Amino acid sequence: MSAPLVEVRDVNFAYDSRPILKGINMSFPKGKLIAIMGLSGCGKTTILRHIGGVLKPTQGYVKVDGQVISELDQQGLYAMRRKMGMLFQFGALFTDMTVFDNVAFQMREHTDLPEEIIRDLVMMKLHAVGLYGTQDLMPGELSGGMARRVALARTIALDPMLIMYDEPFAGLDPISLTVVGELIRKLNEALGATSIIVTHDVQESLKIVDYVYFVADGAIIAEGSADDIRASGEAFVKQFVHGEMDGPLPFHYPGNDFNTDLGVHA
Ligand SMILES: Nc1ncnc2c1ncn2[C@@H]1O[C@H](COP(=O)(O)OP(=O)(O)OP(=O)(O)O)[C@@H](O)[C@H]1O
Repeated sequence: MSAPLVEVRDVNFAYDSRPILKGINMSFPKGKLIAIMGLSGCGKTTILRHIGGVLKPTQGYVKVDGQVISELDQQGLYAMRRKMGMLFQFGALFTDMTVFDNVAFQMREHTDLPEEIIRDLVMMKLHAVGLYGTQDLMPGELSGGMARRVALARTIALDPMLIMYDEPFAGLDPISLTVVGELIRKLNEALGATSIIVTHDVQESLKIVDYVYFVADGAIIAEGSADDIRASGEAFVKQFVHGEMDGPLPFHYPGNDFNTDLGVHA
């Protein structure tokens, strides 16, 4: 088997003295679509930031395409980031630019390609997300789902080998959600890329991913295929996947006892 495109080995990370990641091990094989799931604040985005080289582990390492990210110099990191596409929460478009210019932005910033080639490439990317014909519209004229697809087209503008999505489903209606999910899968295949999705949208991502890492409080508590996760007996995962109120995740914020505060004595 060939080496994975991304390897996260024994990564620990702390903000000041507060541990955020606690011995994370993950492997992202080439061509696969993998989700990192977990509740808000469990450390998902922090893992992506390590892969993108924005944060350095306190212990352990992250390798992308055979190179230890934290050992790259500025130029090496820049070259590496050009091979990564990142769609961050809500993937805001530049509101004062047309759809065309939004998608062309990266190509103009990072390449010396002539304008007629950029034009063809932008049209190909828009076609890939099903939005050929929208190039002259302004972002304000798009629905939320369409805007997210333009953001996808922009993310793949430079044909990245690795695509990272942070909450790509946030704020979408159920139909757009499915469209965006299918598109993430299709683009990964069409580009021969490797994709990582950070999400707490379990149902949508289980439909499209090859593998899932389940993170709670900075550590992996479950991993496996979508079917493994659906069938997991782990109480935390069950509660998360089936959206149950009762389970190891408390519904109540850990504060004073409600009855005591009300002066009610059982
Ligand atoms: N710059 C920072 N300084 C200190 N603590 C931070 C900083 N950024 C994030 N944290 C803390 O690190 C923890 C993990 O954050 P992270 O953003 O990785 O979580 P997440 O799982 O991606 O959550 P969400 O789904 O809400 O984005 C959180 O408790 C957060 O408060």
